[in-house]
Amino acid sequence: MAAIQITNVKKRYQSLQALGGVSLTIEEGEFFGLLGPNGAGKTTLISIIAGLNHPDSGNVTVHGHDVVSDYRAARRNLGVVPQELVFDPFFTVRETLRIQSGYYGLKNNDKWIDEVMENLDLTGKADTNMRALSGGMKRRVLVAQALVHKPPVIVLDEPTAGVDVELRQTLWRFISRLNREGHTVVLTTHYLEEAQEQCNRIAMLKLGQVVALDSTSALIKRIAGSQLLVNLSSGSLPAALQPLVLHADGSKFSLRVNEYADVEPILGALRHAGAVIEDMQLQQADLEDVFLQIMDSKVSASGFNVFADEYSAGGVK
Ligand SMILES: Nc1ncnc2c1ncn2[C@@H]1O[C@H](COP(=O)(O)OP(=O)(O)OP(=O)(O)O)[C@@H](O)[C@H]1O
Repeated sequence: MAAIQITNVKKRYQSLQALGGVSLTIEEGEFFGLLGPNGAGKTTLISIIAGLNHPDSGNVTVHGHDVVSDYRAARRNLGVVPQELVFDPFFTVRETLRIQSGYYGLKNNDKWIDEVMENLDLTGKADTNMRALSGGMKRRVLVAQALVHKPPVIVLDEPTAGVDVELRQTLWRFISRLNREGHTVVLTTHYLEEAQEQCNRIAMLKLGQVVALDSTSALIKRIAGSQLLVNLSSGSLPAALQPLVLHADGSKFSLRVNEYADVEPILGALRHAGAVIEDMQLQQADLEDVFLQIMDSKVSASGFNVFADEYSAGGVK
């Protein structure tokens, strides 16, 4: 059974189509990234998954439970870490987590609450009032709150926005452990390095549509390739290499290479043409390159039509 099944979800705010028919299947045990620029529809989709916002059409299930008609069961399977920090300032951290446990009918949950606090470095603040916590500490409590009922599916909406390195490391250590133990994790973030490191599969949203969906490694390989940067001290680039040029600036050229084996023939062609290399560097593509290429409509119009078509019929490969 899928952890989250999203089927043709549409959502409009007045004249704005925030989601234009999104379909995605997130399997149990995945660490899934949902990426997109500001306004792409990520938070709208997450709030629909969480049952906090209703789609105009289409539906979402969490572990087979419809998030609208079977809300309570869907919610029991789900822990959502929202973007916004909202708290009752009068309770301590431990009280906040006990109250949250109560929403799920969990009475004797202290053992797990202690373990969650320990793993998020919150133990020292257990008896501190929420209002006395720093922003970063409050965010830790938000994460802890989402985990009190040990949900099989954990959704994190920009959990590391504006937080320090220590919390990021603490958070990813704990979330990765939960993922290894079988929990499904869905993450939205603007930190592409973080997504590249954590997620095994990624969907990219643009203007409410899924424009790319693949494993992280396949996305990086399939779209951006790598670049060989060469700076020539004399001679010029032979015509045979022109089709590989991604960028040219005087004697500096950035050439597309798909694998290491492509480098040797390029060097051979340069040598053969009498060009002398002053400086050379092989630059691996990363998720940021892929993201920028996909979000750049010029590229998607000219180069990735097939890619876009593949997903328009339902979004899932
Ligand atoms: N309650 C609302 N009323 C009207 N428009 C809204 C509402 N919520 C979101 N929108 C609009 O819907 C679009 C999608 O917003 P959403 O917050 O889902 O995007 P996002 O991908 O999460 O962006 P960000 O990365 O900035 O968090 C945006 O254009 C936003 O302005």
